[in-house]
Amino acid sequence: MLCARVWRALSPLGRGAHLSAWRQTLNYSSAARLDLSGIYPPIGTPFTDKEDVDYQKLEENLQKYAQIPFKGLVVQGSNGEYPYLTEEERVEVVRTVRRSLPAGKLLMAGSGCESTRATVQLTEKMAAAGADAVLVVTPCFYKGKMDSRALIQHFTKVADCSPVPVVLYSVPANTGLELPLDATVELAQHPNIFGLKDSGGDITRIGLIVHKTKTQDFQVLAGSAGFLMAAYCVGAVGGVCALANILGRELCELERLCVSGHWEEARVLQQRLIEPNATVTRKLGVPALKQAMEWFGFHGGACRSPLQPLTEAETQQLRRDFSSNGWL
Ligand SMILES: O=C(O)C(=O)C[C@H](O)C(=O)O
Repeated sequence: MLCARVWRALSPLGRGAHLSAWRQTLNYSSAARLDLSGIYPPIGTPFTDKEDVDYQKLEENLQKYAQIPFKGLVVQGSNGEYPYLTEEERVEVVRTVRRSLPAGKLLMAGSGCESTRATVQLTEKMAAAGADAVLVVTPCFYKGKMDSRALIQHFTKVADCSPVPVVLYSVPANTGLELPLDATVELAQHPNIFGLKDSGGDITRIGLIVHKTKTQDFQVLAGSAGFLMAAYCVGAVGGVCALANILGRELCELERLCVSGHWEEARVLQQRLIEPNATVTRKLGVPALKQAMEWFGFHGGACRSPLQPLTEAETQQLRRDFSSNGWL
């Protein structure tokens, strides 16, 4: 693959020719474009009471998710607690999911690390473990230095080296850093970058990204359930939503309503999802998501330290936010 500087200097015609050659090299063609549209739960990682990954419980959750019309699963998204897993665990979880995932469902694996080199290496391992695509989060430890120049170079190198399509991941609530608009638009031109999962919730930004990348084969996914309908309205093609771990069927129904233009029914359903979604994401986070999974028949369980279980007051708030919207 070309370096970013040469890629930028190519004419649109030159980019087109290079793109086809590159996709053939990687064994996918524009005819067999990776269609990201649909709903994905960023699956949680169950742990034993000794905080080891509980593969048995993971497989039981996967059997239940197989009954829901998801487009696929995101493994090692924010709710997979990936910053607390070792590299071996991250890869082994992906391998386990691959073994149980029904044919035709897409496996998107989080392979983002702090350095470009580590991300390239983990991306290769994720692809070898069976990922169909990788989800690459913005590095953020030196966030003051993560400007467009650094991020374009990072993602370009990862995409150049990745044997599978790359999806960018912007999640400012966790990273303190939003992938800048200009960097996103530039990266959208890369032949191996297929989309963006945007968890920021700024709907004008999502609309603008869709607009500015409309001539590219670039797909935007809403990164949270609270703005899923709004994101569909401005051109997103689906969502990676923590809440899909709990209310997966309902989110797939919201997708169906949006895609088929049943906006009034979609609005009613969307409104009932906003409060529980906020509680299991920005208000109470992963411990709340896992607690609610237990109430809805999935294995959630405890988080890996230092994440703490909910307090009694938080558990009550969680229950209220689900029950007052008719879910419990
Ligand atoms: O990867 C994840 O996990 C998510 O992006 C979930 C997201 O933060 C949400 O709000 O649903």
